[in-house]
Amino acid sequence: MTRLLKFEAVNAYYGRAHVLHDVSLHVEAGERVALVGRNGVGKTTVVNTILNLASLRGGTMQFNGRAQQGLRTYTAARAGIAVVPQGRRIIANLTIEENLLLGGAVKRPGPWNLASIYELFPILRERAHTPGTALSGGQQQMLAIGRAMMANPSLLVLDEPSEGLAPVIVDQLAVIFNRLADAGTALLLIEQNLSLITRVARRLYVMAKGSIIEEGALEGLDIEQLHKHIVV
Ligand SMILES: Nc1ncnc2c1ncn2[C@@H]1O[C@H](COP(=O)(O)OP(=O)(O)OP(=O)(O)O)[C@@H](O)[C@H]1O
Repeated sequence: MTRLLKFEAVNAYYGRAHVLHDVSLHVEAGERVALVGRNGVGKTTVVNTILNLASLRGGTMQFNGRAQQGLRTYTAARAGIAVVPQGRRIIANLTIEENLLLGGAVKRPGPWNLASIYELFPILRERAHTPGTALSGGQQQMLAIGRAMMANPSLLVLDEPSEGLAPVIVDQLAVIFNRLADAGTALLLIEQNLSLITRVARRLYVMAKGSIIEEGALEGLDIEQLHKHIVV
């Protein structure tokens, strides 16, 4: 198996604030991995370390077997990591289609393009020429996912995609994530929604206070125990 992402004893900081402590984790090609933990434990900082928004000062980060000192969003996408950020960050003065085309700017080869994204999310085709921010929260999340997929990533990192969404929309996200993974994209799903985690992930990491405190297969996991690590 190809190891897409590997953190080994990563320590990451914002200025002098030491947030990640010896974090080791990995995602293989095609894997469905969840990263869970309460608010403020450092989950987003894992994403920020990948994108060089938090500084890596100890340990190593590798992508596709190559050491990385932190990638910018564009270079990360070129290397095959696309991020759906927390809060979606739809660009307000661009239309839905323009937001999607922005995601495709890296032009990696693969099955995802405007036509296949519109097939996955018909609502985006219907509203293609309206501003991205005219969409509902769930539709904006779909746009953020579509925009990330336009880069044909080998790894899709999703930062709390269910946040603020109705359960019926979360159900739809579970179906979509499984479809993307079935088509070969590895997922790193940062989440607190147990129902989404259990429907999508096969393996998970639990974080507390900037460290990984548990790792294992989802199958056979004590869900009650997991719940304790997630509830605020
Ligand atoms: N830009 C920043 N500068 C300084 N400290 C930060 C910054 N961003 C986050 N932190 C701190 O780093 C810690 C981890 O935050 P992080 O956002 O990674 O947590 P999280 O697990 O993703 O939580 P949430 O679910 O609330 O987003 C928190 O204590 C937070 O206050």
